[in-house]
Amino acid sequence: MVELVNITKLYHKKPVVNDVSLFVPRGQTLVLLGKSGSGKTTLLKMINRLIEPDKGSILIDGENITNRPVEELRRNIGFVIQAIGLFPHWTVAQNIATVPTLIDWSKDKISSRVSELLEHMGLPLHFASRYPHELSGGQQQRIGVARALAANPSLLLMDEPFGALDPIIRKEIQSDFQHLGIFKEVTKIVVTHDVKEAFYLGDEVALIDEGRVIEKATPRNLLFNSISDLVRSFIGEDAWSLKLSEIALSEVIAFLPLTESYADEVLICHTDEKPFSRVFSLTNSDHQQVKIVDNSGLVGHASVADLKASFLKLESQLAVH
Ligand SMILES: Nc1ncnc2c1ncn2[C@@H]1O[C@H](COP(=O)(O)OP(=O)(O)OP(=O)(O)O)[C@@H](O)[C@H]1O
Repeated sequence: MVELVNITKLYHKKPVVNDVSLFVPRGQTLVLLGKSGSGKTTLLKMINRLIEPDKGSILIDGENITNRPVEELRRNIGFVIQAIGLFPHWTVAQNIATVPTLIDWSKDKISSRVSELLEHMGLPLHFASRYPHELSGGQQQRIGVARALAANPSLLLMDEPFGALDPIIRKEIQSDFQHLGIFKEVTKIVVTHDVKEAFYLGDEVALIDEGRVIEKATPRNLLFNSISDLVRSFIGEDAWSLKLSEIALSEVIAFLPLTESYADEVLICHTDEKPFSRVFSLTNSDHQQVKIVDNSGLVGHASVADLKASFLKLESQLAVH
């Protein structure tokens, strides 16, 4: 776990990070979201002491990081940046092995860790002997992540990690990041200015503005129940699609009048279906009615108009709690 307590950083006597306190439980992902210049990178770099704060303290697993030798601290923190920063004259294997080599792992242990990470990242084992320029941008970024994870750090810091990738590869890597077991145990702090990426990756999202934390909450609470106008304006036009992707049909059912089957056009929807977007897109189609099923069979039928109305009821209910 990571804890920042009243962290302030001044440049030219002005705070660029201003009295920030944050807590990230072990294995969770906190996303720092904010526009350019809001202080996200400065905040991130204070956690691995690339920048030293002027006030406050940072604890990792309960220990103040200033009590640890800086090189030792950094070896235990994976760091991934947008520019990737692979060493061009080193092979993929040598790149991944950077920290394990520094801390004197045996050749066998390093080689099996390299193979294991390539496999985890969905890359063929023969990539080990390739050089970075022989890989695509997405493959290079996967190697960058593998390198950051090589020595089993308890913390992974990522600064706009997927920002340079084209949208399809970016989605693929974001999805891996969400689902690959290798990320589960690691505490992750991710910087981005991309609202959708923040809500997709974060267990919690902290909106940073002018060096301060405006609000930190789960994506669901920020979307449906934010206390801040700034959060709402930052989410802006993405709010609707993000809300739809947070909700499962099973949650809407409480507000949904079920009917007998009456229409020809029936589409089957499962109650676990999430995001709700596919169901909701029906409101713009020729479908009049959906057939709703769960794991034990038929739940009932509902009109598409009622589906829309019940989603809106759920939305207003979530907003008041
Ligand atoms: N070494 C420095 N000296 C003076 N000012 C700095 C220094 N580093 C950063 N700043 C200023 O601190 C503020 C925060 O910068 P920071 O890089 O943390 O923002 P950011 O939110 O990560 O932005 P971006 O998304 O563009 O990377 C900016 O106004 C920047 O100009």
